[in-house]
Amino acid sequence: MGYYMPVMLDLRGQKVIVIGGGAVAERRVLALLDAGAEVVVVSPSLSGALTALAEAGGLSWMNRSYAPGDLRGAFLVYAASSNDAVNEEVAAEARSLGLPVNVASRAEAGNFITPGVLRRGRLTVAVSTSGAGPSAAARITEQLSEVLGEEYEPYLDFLHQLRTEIKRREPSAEVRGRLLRRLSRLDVLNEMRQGTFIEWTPQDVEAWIAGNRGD
Ligand SMILES: C[C@@]1(CC(=O)O)C2=NC(=C\c3[nH]c(c(CCC(=O)O)c3CC(=O)O)Cc3[nH]c(c(CC(=O)O)c3CCC(=O)O)/C=C3\N/C(=C\2)[C@@H](CCC(=O)O)[C@]3(C)CC(=O)O)/[C@H]1CCC(=O)O
Ligand SMILES: NC(=O)c1ccc[n+]([C@@H]2O[C@H](COP(=O)([O-])OP(=O)(O)OC[C@H]3O[C@@H](n4cnc5c(N)ncnc54)[C@H](O)[C@@H]3O)[C@@H](O)[C@H]2O)c1
Repeated sequence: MGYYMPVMLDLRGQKVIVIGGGAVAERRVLALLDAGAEVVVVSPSLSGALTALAEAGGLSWMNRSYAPGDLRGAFLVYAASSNDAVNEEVAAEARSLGLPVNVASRAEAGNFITPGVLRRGRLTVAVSTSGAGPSAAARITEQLSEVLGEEYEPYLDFLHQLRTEIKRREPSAEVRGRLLRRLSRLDVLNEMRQGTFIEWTPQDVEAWIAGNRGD
């Protein structure tokens, strides 16, 4: 039954159209803006948070009901109105244009669904029950947030910094591979969790690379 394909989309500068301006649309829009999307909301009303964003110029608001043709130029579409028939019409237009569409009122009418999301800096964990139990997805996400603590954010920044340095310095794919494998075995995550981690200086990085290049 797990037929959905998880992907991580780069939405920076991409136009995303959200139909509806209520509680569900608000969750989608906040996440889309975090991802750098250019958001257009089509809805005769907006939630408080969406109104504030529209007033501040954070999104474009078309203050009316959905009309065929609204999806032109979109990269991604969310049908999140409280009118099920309208959501189905939006899904049909998106499909006719070959656009991916999410339908809040009936998952099967769309071709992608929205997971529960946990973020720790560069770490993103997405949880889906394939639509079987959205509340369960929310609960599992919450449980994971207890296991995956705040230390993952600096840990991934550390890994990113070292990995970038290794790729910049090491011309040999074999040596790079060895260094990157050794990097993942360092005890840094534990040190960060316990608050005993001491920031590596550029000299520490250089010394670690020099000391771990060989077999
Ligand atoms: C995870 C989360 C992400 C998010 O939305 O941000 C999410 N739903 C959340 C909460 C939630 N949803 C619902 C309730 C009310 C209680 C209940 O009914 O259980 C609550 C609880 C609440 O609101 O607190 C009702 C509901 N949800 C859907 C339908 C229609 C259907 O089943 O087809 C109905 C019935 C509507 C009706 O009949 O009126 C459908 C979907 N909900 C999904 C995601 C997608 C599948 C995810 C998966 O794979 O499991 C999918 C398919 C839609 C999509 O892709 O947009 C988010 C947790 C946010 C968090 O972490 O706090
Ligand atoms: N995916 C989820 O997590 C989830 C959770 C709860 C409910 N739902 C479903 O999503 C739908 C929306 O939920 P909500 O809580 O955001 O509802 P809501 O009542 O808070 O908001 C609905 C929004 O749709 C707008 N709207 C109504 N008719 C429209 C039209 N013709 N064109 C454009 N916009 C229109 C309204 O103006 C309003 O802004 C529900 O009807 C339900 O089917 C999904």
